[in-house]
Amino acid sequence: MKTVNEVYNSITNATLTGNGDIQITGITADSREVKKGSLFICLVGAHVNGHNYIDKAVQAGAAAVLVSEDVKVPTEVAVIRVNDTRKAMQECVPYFYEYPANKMRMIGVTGTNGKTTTTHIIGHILRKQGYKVGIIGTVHVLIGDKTYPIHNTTPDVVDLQHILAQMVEEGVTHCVMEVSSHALALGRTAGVEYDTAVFTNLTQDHLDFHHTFENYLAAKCKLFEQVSATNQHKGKKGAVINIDDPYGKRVMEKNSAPLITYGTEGRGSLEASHLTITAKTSAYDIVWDGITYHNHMRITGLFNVYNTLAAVGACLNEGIGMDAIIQALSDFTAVPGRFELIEEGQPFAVVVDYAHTPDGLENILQTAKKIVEHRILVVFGCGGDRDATKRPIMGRIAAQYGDVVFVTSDNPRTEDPVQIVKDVEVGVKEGLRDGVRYEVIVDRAEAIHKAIAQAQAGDVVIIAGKGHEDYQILKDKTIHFDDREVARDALKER
Ligand SMILES: CC(=O)N[C@H]1[C@@H](OP(=O)(O)OP(=O)(O)OC[C@H]2O[C@@H](n3ccc(=O)[nH]c3=O)[C@H](O)[C@@H]2O)O[C@H](CO)[C@@H](O)[C@@H]1O[C@H](C)C(=O)N[C@@H](C)C(=O)N[C@H](CCC(=O)O)C(=O)O
Ligand SMILES: Nc1ncnc2c1ncn2[C@@H]1O[C@H](COP(=O)(O)OP(=O)(O)OP(=O)(O)O)[C@@H](O)[C@H]1O
Ligand SMILES: N[C@H](CCC[C@H](N)C(=O)O)C(=O)O
Ligand SMILES: [Mg+2]
Repeated sequence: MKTVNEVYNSITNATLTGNGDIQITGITADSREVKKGSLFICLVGAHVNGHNYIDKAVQAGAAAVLVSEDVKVPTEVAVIRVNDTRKAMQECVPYFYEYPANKMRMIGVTGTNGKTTTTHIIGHILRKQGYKVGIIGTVHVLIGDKTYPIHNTTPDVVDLQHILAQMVEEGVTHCVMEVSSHALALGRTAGVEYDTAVFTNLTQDHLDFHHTFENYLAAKCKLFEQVSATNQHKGKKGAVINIDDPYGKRVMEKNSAPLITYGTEGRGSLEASHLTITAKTSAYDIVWDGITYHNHMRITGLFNVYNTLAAVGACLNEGIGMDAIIQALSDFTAVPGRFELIEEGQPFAVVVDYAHTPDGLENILQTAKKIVEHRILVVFGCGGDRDATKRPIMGRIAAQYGDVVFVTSDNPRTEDPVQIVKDVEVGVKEGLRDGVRYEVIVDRAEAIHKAIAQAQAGDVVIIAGKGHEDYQILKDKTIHFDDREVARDALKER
């Protein structure tokens, strides 16, 4: 615990009114989470202004508030006033939690696709070395063996620092986290200095938020500017960059930390060669320090070859020997909702996958093409309140690779689902090959049922976009929805 005075002193250009000796028991930027003794930070958000919830926070027991506007509070509540509460939060929250990121090895993974998969592979390898590992990312927060739900891929400063502090308390030695471009642009990782920074790839997504591709790239580069900085609390630093990605070089320009590059096209200090990819496995050779190692894995897809290379690079930077890394990789199985096979004894493959970007969808369909004996049936949609320009592109890709395409809904959020599928359909029509059929079925469960009902022996049914998600976000409510459950039900009905 810290006093109001201590927290106030950690912020530059602030003024304090009220009693600075009060103890602060916790910090939150959400009035609904205020407890007795909390410091409530008022953030001006994209939807509402946190200052409007100050009365609720005071009623719930807030001891102090951090504000940038005039507010009325009882005299016993201390008020820290600043120009920018977000900036002040970035200073005082890591201070309040005593900079937990400085007490663990911090491994950050950024890139459009592959962050979740790569962090899970790195976590698996580290655990096999006996380390206590923490993971933060899209699927959940994992501390040792316990999992906790999460709302963002990279949580905002308060939640992130709180999670990191809990990790330190529970003896975590290595924290592996996804670092989204939103997080880098919004300063959510303030107070975190990474030891190992990984770049997976950069393709189109999130242009609704970044507006231009250059801005998107610049956000990703921040992780590498940051890993290149020095901090007396930190040990060996390093960057791991995909050199086959067209943007790998641009990211490298921003990096001055020791570098490992990886690739499959005859490039990279970690280079995979002699690739074999089957329906359920992948394998390749890799040369390190003049020795050739053979890597055989129980996950498929060229994109997973890249994810494992990224993980190998990160673990080498963490000081783990190549023999131990290869050994650990051999029994890594899967990440929930990433190329997850649904098996009910049917004579065709059903795959639930989280591909929700043009590149992700193309990769998964290319993988399906390699393993399919008959036709590819693809069920997918695009999220509402997200980059709308990716909709026709994904439609075109589905029609280029699929033999039967079902365009459906994927978290329409505040948008009209009918309009979203129409946007996707424009691209489907453009990409349609001879003999390819497509249907627009707004109801996702119906689309999945129909695809599975029509599947024949040797087909591959790809259900893309939601992966591990167990919900569908509609305009006025969020309902339980799990592609895997629906697919199982549909298989049982056949
Ligand atoms: C655009 C964006 O990033 N929004 C984030 C932002 O929400 P916001 O600005 O809308 O907040 P708001 O609802 O206006 O509220 C403003 C303030 O009032 C407070 N409030 C609000 C209501 C109330 O009753 N009491 C109260 O105190 C809120 O806690 C907040 O502090 O702050 C919230 C709390 O930290 C985030 O959860 C939320 O992420 C939303 C859910 C989101 O969808 N973000 C996506 C775009 C995102 O960040 N994605 C990335 C990348 C994913 C990937 O590709 O991997 C991610 O890292 O997740
Ligand atoms: N290295 C990769 N390159 C391209 N596509 C990939 C790669 N790895 C995974 N994918 C595809 O992208 C989907 C999402 O993968 P993953 O969840 O690992 O990415 P992510 O970067 O964490 O995504 P998010 O931005 O939602 O957090 C997978 O289901 C797969 O279809
Ligand atoms: N992290 C991604 C996840 C998208 C998943 C997809 N199911 C959707 O809702 O669009 C995002 O927030 O854009
Ligand atoms: Mg992720």
